[in-house]
Amino acid sequence: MKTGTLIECFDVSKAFGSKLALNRVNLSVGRGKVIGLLGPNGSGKTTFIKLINGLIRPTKGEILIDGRKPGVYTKLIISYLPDRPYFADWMTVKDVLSMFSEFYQDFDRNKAENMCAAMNIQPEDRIKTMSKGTREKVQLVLVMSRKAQLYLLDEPIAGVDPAARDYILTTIINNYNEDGTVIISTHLISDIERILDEVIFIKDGKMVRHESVDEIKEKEGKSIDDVFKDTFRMEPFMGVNRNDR
Ligand SMILES: Nc1ncnc2c1ncn2[C@@H]1O[C@H](COP(=O)(O)OP(=O)(O)OP(=O)(O)O)[C@@H](O)[C@H]1O
Repeated sequence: MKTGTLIECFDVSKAFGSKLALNRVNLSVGRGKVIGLLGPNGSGKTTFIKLINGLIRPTKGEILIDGRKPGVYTKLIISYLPDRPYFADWMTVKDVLSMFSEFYQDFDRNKAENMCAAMNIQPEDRIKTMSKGTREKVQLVLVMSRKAQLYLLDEPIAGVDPAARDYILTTIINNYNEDGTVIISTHLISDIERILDEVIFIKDGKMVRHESVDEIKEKEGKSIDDVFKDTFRMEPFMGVNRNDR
C-alpha cells in the first residue's frame, strides 16, 4: 500500500483570457479518501478536475500527482469521469468494454460486466439509444472498474433519478481501490454526504475550506448540506420594492 500525499497543488492559478477560473490554490490531498469537491455553478470545479487530469495546464503554479507532474504516468493512475459523455454513437456496451480493456491494463472487465448486468444493462445495448441516466451509469461502471490511484468524478449523479443515485453511490464506495482516493464534484450535497470523508469548498476559484466531514459535524453540529448553504447563501432577487412604485 502506498502512503503519503497523492495530490499537491502549489499556488495554482488558471486563467481563461481575463477570467480567473482558479485563484492561487494550495492543497494537499491524501490517499484512501472519498472527497467532495463542492461549490456553486462556475466556481471552478471542472477546471480543477481538468487540471489534475492534465487536460489543461495551469497558468501559474505547480501540480504533483503521486509526486509527478500531470502527463503520461499520471494518466495511467487516474480514472476520470468527464462531465460529458465521450462515446461514439455507433458503440454498444460490449464495444466500450473492449475499448477500456484495450486502453487500460488496470481495467477489470469481469467486474464491469457484472455491474452492468446488475443494473439491467445488456452487452448489445447501443449507447446512442440509451437515456441520459443509463449512459451515465455505463460511464461510471467503466471508470469504477479500473484499479486506479485517483478517481476524478465530475458530476457523476447529476443526470440520474434519486432512486438510482443511492445505488450509484453505493457502487462507488464498494468498488474503488481502497488505497486510492475519489474526488466527486457535485451540487447534490445532501445525496452524497453520507459517503464523504472530506470536503473541499470552492468559491470563485478559491479553495475556501478543506476539512474532514467528522470535524465539521463535531464543530458545527450541522449537516454538510447546511454548512454549504450557509457558506454560499445568495440574497434572493426581490424585484422592484413595492414601496417604490
Ligand atoms: N474554456 C473556457 N473559456 C473561458 N472561460 C471558461 C472556460 N472554462 C471555464 N471557464 C470559466 O471559468 C469559470 C469556472 O468554470 P468551471 O466550469 O470550472 O466551473 P464549475 O464549478 O465546474 O461550474 P458548474 O457547476 O456550473 O459545472 C467559469 O466562470 C467559466 O465560465
